[in-house]
Amino acid sequence: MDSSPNNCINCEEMDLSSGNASLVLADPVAINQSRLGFHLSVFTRLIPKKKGGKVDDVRSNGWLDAMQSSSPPRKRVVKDVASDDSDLVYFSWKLKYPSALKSFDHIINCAHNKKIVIFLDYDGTLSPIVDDPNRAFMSFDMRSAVKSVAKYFPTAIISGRSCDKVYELVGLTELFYAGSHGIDIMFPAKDTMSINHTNYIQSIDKQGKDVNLFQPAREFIPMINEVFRTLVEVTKDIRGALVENHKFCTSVHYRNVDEKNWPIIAQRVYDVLKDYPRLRLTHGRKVLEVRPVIDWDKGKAVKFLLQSLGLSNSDDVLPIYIGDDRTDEDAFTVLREGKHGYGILVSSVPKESKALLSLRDTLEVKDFLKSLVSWKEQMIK
Ligand SMILES: O=P(O)(O)OC[C@H]1O[C@H](O[C@H]2O[C@H](CO)[C@@H](O)[C@H](O)[C@H]2O)[C@H](O)[C@@H](O)[C@@H]1O
Repeated sequence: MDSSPNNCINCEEMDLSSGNASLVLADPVAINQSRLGFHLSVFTRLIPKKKGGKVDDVRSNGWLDAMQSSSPPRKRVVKDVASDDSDLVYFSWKLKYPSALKSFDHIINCAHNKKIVIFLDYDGTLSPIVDDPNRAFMSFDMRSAVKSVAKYFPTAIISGRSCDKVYELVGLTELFYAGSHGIDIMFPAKDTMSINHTNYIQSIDKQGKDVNLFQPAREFIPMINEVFRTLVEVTKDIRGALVENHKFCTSVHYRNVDEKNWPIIAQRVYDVLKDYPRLRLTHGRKVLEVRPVIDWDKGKAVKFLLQSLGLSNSDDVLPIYIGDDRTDEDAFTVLREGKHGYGILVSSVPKESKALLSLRDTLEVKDFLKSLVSWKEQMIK
């Protein structure tokens, strides 16, 4: 087996997303320790020790490699013509992940007599990636495209952000929302809950409407609040660091941190997590995501939403999931393994993915959503 640090992170991702039927993983401590890289003694022999040993852990466990490879700079390719080697690489990558726009006829052929269900990630999919997470707004056109799509197809947003925050950013009441990477699910109460789950509760949203909540990690709220406060404290002297509290997970952003300080921010997060064996770390786009060690992810959220809406029969339903991030891979995997619908990766650079198709950027996402609406409107004329 290739034992590069990056590979090890991927192996751990797979371990967590597979198998176990119960929500809480069998041995969270062991899993978290292996996530944190305690078993990778082979690398510590290869990597020279730094004086004081302060950043050795994150060098040896692959966090730094993962941070360096996260969110490569966007490349704007004008027209479908290769102008340099990287364009050629991109065009050959597109052979493996064809454009969802160019495959549109194929998608609607598959949708014949099926109900399309749309799942959308938020950051990098509906809003372009920007330096300040508090300013990641959707364009007016994108909001209108999402609103139109939701008029014809059940539509859910599945985000790493808190449910409340993503609802505030999107502002459409007709959607389903799943925050904190799918562990905070909110349905309008009028939509049938066809499955009975012990963690499902009735509540009222900020507008006073009845909603149904599915929050399998409620017991983690105090722990997340505590770790959030600690992370704010330990990163406060690192210029550009930003910590967000998403209720069921917390994010440490390093997009605006000088790269020479990445080992320091990573090591501090690592040191904090040593005291929290029931929390785990995943990597997003220039962000370290701290999440509960429960067997739940965006893929599980997709399955749960389909079941809840009575739409899990793959013969009658065509789910389409559009996302750009590593956490979206769990959802792409569910669709690919179930041979059920389409995962569509949003990327302007070549990336390995479990998605079947691709879109270059948020503008293409909007065009794709609009194409679905036009097609549906033609059908019902
Ligand atoms: O699942 P998502 O909806 O894609 O959310 C994932 C994370 O998105 C946000 O961070 C990312 O977008 C920011 C705004 O463009 C960008 O500044 C940051 O570097 C990206 O990582 C959000 O702030 C995170 O909390 C989410 O976990």
